[in-house]
Amino acid sequence: MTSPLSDRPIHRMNGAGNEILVLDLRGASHEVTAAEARAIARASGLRFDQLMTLHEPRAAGANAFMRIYNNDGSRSGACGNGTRCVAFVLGEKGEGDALLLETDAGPIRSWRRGETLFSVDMGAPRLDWRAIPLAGEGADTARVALAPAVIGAPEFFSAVNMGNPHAVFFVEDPAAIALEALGPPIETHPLFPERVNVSFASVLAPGEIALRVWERGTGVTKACGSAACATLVAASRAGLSGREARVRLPGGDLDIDWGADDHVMMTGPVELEFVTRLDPRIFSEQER
Ligand SMILES: N[C@H](CCC[C@H](N)C(=O)O)C(=O)O
Repeated sequence: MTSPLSDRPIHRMNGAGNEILVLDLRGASHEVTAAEARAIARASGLRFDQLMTLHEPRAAGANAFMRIYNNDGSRSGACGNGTRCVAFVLGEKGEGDALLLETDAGPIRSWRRGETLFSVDMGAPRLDWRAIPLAGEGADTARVALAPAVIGAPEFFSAVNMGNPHAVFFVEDPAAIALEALGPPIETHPLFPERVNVSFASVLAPGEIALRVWERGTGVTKACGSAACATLVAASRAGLSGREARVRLPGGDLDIDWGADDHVMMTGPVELEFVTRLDPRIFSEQER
């Protein structure tokens, strides 16, 4: 049986180093399964941090409905770097410079700022413990104790939901953190019923933050847009920075602005690496 995904064009991109695939399925009425997402992730040259699939919009005026898959086939409500890549692809298709995109976590807007520079309104952070979500009833999300402790991890973190859950640890030097060792036990810690994206950050100056991220469902990535937003919010709540900062990630810089309207605006680059077509044979192999 041919899959509706066979021979579909797919854009391989990166957003500040975050490895993104964009697959436009508008008109195909097909929802990519977790197994299909993993098959694409394993296909030669198509490894991704996030796969963004585009579907028919639900509301009038919206350009597309977006689904977001992690490398392990799980889904996320938000992906800042991927959303900028989607804005680029839709712009190339003539949809304009200002777009309205729908996600499981609500609608978001994007704007082209330059040839390959885009802003995304990531919405208002949600800070109530139930919205993160956290299992620790009534916790003050600005300072949550990581209990039971994870050996080598700081004792406290700040929790922020940006459409997806984030735990932000402030450390002296993010470059010195063993992400591969600390990421998995924190991602799956019993405090996080939906798992969590794990950030290690250091405020270098009030407007400059260094950040490294272990992403839920993906692992170490060179950048994570929603984590950059969550980190700025956490730094600002802790009085470590103002409401604007340049967040420096291993793959590039993101400018984050937590506006007076409570929305977090993220601006950063995208890069188109290549466009290819999905080879139907990648779906016929058994899951290994
Ligand atoms: N890289 C993305 C976030 C992916 C989040 C995902 N790992 C999850 O929440 O499960 C970003 O730029 O915002």
